[in-house]
Amino acid sequence: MKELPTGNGARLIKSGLDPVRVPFDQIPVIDLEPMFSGDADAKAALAESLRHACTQVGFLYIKNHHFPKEALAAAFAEAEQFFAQPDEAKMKNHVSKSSNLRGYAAMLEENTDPTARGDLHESFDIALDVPADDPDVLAGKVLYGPNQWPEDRPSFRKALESYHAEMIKLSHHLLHAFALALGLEETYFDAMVTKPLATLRVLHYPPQFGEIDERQIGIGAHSDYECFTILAQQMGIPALQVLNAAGEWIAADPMEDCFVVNVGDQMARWTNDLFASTVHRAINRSGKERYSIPFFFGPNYDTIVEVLPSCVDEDHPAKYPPISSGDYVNGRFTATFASYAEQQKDAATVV
Ligand SMILES: O=C(O)CCC(=O)C(=O)O
Ligand SMILES: [Fe+2]
Repeated sequence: MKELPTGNGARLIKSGLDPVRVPFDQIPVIDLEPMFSGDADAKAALAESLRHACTQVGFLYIKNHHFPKEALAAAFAEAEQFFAQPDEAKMKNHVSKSSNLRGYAAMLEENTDPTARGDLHESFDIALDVPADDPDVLAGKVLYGPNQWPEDRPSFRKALESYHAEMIKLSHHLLHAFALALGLEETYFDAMVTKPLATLRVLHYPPQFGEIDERQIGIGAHSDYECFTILAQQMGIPALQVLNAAGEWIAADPMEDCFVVNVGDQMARWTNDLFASTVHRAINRSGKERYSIPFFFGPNYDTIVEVLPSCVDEDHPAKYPPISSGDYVNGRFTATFASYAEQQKDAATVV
């Protein structure tokens, strides 16, 4: 306990940086407009509410994000058409044909929650398009590399590339807000995101009817690996659920003209867990096909993610050793795939 002298006498304050996380029952909505047109006071107010959302919930909606509506609509329309194709067409760009995790993954191929039995979704991943002869690719930094594309779908490529480019812009604005929320200079992270690990994923979840086995849902319980995720959902098709401190699932339903943003594990490490990387899952019981588009944003491969000095004090030493951004994310992917391979092996033995 510390004593804080105030005009009304001393106030007792618990020392330390760990916030008490009250079980939230709502996801806060943050207006991002000040990052585009606001003065210092407006930005400071936004930073304060963002800090509250990140420490207490780890999830938020952003409105007034300036993301072009056409880019959003085109990506959803193209995703829908891509997934409607026969399996053999989609398998032409299967992720196994990429050395950097780009391309298509089929239904049940992923198992986000290692205690579950495969996710009921299919996906297509792209990231920053780095040519095969780039020094970082040649150096074996596997998260850098070229995207793969269906040859006969130029409009799919165009829509996803443009969505990715627009998301990079939005991420820079959001990162400025995160820096302010951490009491840092707005531009603190800028030099670390010049060649960011930034994955765009389009997802298709078929509807689930009747009694549902909790071990096989749209996407099993997990936290995201990167710095933050910006998720687009379609109105009227709810599925996303977020775990609060009481262990209850809180709905994060689509909101008009908003993205859902959540803190990822990298940001939790950076902030010594001051910002919460919150567990979430998706179950599509809407009766309709669901498409969603998460964008996972993290710093350059070689950026050392090391607990920020402002998130450490005498009673709260850094919990995490420094690690490069790429090694961290790659390690998490490898572990997930190992768990999946293990499960396939078990399944094969059972049969
Ligand atoms: O589709 C969603 O609503 C969530 C997707 C998600 O959590 C993920 O891909 O990490
Ligand atoms: Fe996620």
